[in-house]
Amino acid sequence: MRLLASSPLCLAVPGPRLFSSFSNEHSPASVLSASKTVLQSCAGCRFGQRSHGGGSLSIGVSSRRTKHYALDNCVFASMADVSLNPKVSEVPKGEMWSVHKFGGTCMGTTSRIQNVADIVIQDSSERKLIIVSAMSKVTDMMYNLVHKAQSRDDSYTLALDDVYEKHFLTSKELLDGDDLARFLSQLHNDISNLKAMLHAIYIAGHATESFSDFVVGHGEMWSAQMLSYVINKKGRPCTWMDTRDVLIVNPTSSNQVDPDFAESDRRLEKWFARQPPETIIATGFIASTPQNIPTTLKRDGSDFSAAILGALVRARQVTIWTDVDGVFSADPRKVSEAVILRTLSYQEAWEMSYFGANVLHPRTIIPVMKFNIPILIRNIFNLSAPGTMICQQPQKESEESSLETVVKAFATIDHLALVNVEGTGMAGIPGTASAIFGAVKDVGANVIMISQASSEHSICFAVPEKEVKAVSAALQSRFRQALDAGRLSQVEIIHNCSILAAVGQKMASTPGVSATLFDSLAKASINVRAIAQGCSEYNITVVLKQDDCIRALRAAHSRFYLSKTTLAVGIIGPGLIGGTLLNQLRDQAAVLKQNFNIDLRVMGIIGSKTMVLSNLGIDLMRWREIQKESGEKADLEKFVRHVHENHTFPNTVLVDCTADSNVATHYYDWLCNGIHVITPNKKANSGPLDRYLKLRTLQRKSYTHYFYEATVGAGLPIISTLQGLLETGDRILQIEGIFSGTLSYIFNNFNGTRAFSDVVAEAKKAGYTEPDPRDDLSGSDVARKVIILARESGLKLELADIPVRSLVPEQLRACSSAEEFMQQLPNFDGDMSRERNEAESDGEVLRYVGVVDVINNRGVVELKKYKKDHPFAQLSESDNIIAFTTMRYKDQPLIIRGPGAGSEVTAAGVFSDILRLASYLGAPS
Ligand SMILES: NC(=O)C1=CN([C@@H]2O[C@H](COP(=O)(O)OP(=O)(O)OC[C@H]3O[C@@H](n4cnc5c(N)ncnc54)[C@H](O)[C@@H]3O)[C@@H](O)[C@H]2O)C=CC1
Ligand SMILES: N[C@@H](CC=O)C(=O)O
Ligand code: NA
Repeated sequence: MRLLASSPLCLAVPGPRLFSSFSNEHSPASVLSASKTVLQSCAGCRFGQRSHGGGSLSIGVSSRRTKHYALDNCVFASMADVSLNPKVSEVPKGEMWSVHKFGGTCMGTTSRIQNVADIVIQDSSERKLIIVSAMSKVTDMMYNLVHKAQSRDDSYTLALDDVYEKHFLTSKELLDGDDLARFLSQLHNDISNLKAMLHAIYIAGHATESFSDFVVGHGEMWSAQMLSYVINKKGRPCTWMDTRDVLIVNPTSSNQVDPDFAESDRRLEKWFARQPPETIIATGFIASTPQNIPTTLKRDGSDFSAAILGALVRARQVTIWTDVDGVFSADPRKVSEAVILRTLSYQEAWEMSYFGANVLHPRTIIPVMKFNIPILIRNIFNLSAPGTMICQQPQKESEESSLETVVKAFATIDHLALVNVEGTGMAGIPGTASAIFGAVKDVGANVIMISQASSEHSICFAVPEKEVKAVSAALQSRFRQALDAGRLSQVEIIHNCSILAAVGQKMASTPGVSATLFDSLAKASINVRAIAQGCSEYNITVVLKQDDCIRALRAAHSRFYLSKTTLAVGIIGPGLIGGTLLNQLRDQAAVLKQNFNIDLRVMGIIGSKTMVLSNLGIDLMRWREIQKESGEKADLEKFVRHVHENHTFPNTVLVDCTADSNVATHYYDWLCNGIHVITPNKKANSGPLDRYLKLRTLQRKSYTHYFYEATVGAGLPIISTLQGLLETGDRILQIEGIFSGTLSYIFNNFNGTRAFSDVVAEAKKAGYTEPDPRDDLSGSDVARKVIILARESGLKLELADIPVRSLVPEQLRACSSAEEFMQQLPNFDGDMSRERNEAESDGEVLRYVGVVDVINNRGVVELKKYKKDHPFAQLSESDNIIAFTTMRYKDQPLIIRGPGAGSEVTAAGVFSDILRLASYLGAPS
């Protein structure tokens, strides 16, 4: 043992551990000299700080009253006893205390420190205990010093200069006069002590944890002192507390510490014997062991300091100041619509932090929870935000029971693997679970969730992906015999999994929560691999594919919060119908959002040449201008990828408003990928039968929807009526009607007063015709509708099976464009006039009709003559009329009549399919 003459207060024993990693090249003499330097430097640093910051310092104590601060085997005499009045006074406790904790960001600059001082002063509580972290980045800088020194990187001296510079400059800006002089003298002293200590570490090539903790803790000491001076300068008496004198903790095995409340309480009482003023600035993060060895509270240490001190003084409230508005309902980087939670119960906060949400560390909650002290999380940069209160389940909320208050938040953990141990030999055999988890424990893996069905044939659990290899090997080896004998069938590893957890204390007592959660996942086409829910029911944990995780998070979040149903919409073909639909969406969006909780966002519009994409939703007031100004080259694959993946919505719908068969060929893949499809385009349902059947089979077995109401009768409810009849058990006998708005208009208006071609031109102008009117006149549009209804009714017909009477003159069938056809059509007006006149002379009218004859398994499209009093003769404009003859509607057919073409009614038919989808996805009906 060496007694250091330079300081009567410091006793030091250089121990073997400190220098144990010295290499042979160091002579014993250099070791000794290094240890001496460390010890001398320590003599000043610890006690010097105290004398400057804490006030009285008695020197020359008797050995009986000298305590020891030991840094491993290096023992330092403590100032604790000598500086305190031996008379122990009662610590005032209770409601009068308000505790605030300011993190490093809050203490980041001079203006922020001033701001912190103002917040402290504005708090009108009788007593204030303020816990501060080191200035931002300082803790890292301090760790870096130790790291450099022990790696024998001599740039630690430059790094130490940076530390000095940062505090020197900050204090110069904040303080003046005696305060500045005192602080700088202290700083100078500390830095030279640190320099000596780091030098010793450099020589030793090793720093023990205590040394490291001791070095690092200086950041908090300086920030606490500076803030204390600033508050004093503003006229509020204030002192600072070195929490190593008060907070006593026992390190545990898992890089954590357990507070010793009884001893801390005793030390706090001693500390209060100083009769400090009402405002105390305490160092966060640092503490001592019962042997007075400096230590830290490890991760999130300052929050923990605040919680322990808050509990020790039984504070009214602990406010944690940070740089976010509070605790979000989900990670806002993943869910842009995440909301700030006003309240969380202790247990909910606990669960959230376990799942990696940026809340408090669970251990931070324990001390305050014991005394029912609320923790308020507030944003120092946004004082208008009320923050999140973590407290016992608030009274007000327990009265409400909406799903939003029941499920508070969602969290995720990525990079997991699921281990499934399966076999008939597990059931009813006690000890299987113990053997499995014993093997897992032996390799030190962390089990994140466990699930076992009551049949006991399998146990599955999630572990971090990086640990699964070892787990798998351990299980294979542990159960080799059982696997060989077939008692266990497999140890299966499912890689790339994530956990999604729904957190909420009241889930336990509210029916329907898990149903809603799983429904939202099913509707977003998310496959759930495993489920766990403890009987405390603070969280429901779902394991799913990592690729699905963000979508799952969004689907669940949007189901429980605010916009109940959010839908990303991609519009393909912004022509007449697509364009009208976009305008209708524009006009109705706000109402849907406000009154129906449906948030429709058009994330992309693609035409045949250009497309526009948006991450937040295209401004529908200006979609045409945007398309013109910033449209990029159309690329359907890129478009689909963007609309489906590049945004924050869980559900995607593509609305095909083209008449293109090629676009229709993609529906199957889109549906397979969980993209809903809505269309007025008849090409898919009237295309090749095998493709149609494949599509419908897929539609029926998935939760992804395919709606096509506007393919027949435009906005008239034809498809849904037919489906309703079939689903309720009716049998269709025949569907007969006028299915073409164009041909209806033409024959309603072709009354001898104008030429046939003029009436066709009028129908085109009115927006009734297909992009190419020959599709109407040829009867192929009607034939497609007949096929669609026939297939819906169960007939397996191809388009070619339908005999069609075409009204396109033979000579014009080969015209290269619709325009050329329209130009030439007047040349053939005579033919149609003759036919019309013949009917007229018989007292009849011409009507273009389609028939689905279910009984005879056929369809027909023909131009027929009807008596003038026949219902088909009574139509006007673009009216469709469709008569369903069924077993239930046998004598009197069910008739639907109304406009069967035109932009507004057709777009509205498509729009109502979108709303039907929203309601299937959970929007209120
Ligand atoms: N007009 C009506 O009353 C009714 C129309 N429909 C159907 O609505 C659909 C649209 O009809 P309209 O709007 O009248 O036609 P339109 O010709 O005005 O619009 C179609 C749009 O799709 C675009 N387009 C074509 N191929 C494309 C591709 N591969 N990718 C992206 N864009 C493409 C075109 O450039 C055009 O802008 C058709 O399938 C039609 O049968 C259904 C019921 C009634
Ligand atoms: N061109 C069609 C439009 C609706 O499908 C028609 O005229 O009916
Ligand atoms: Na319809």
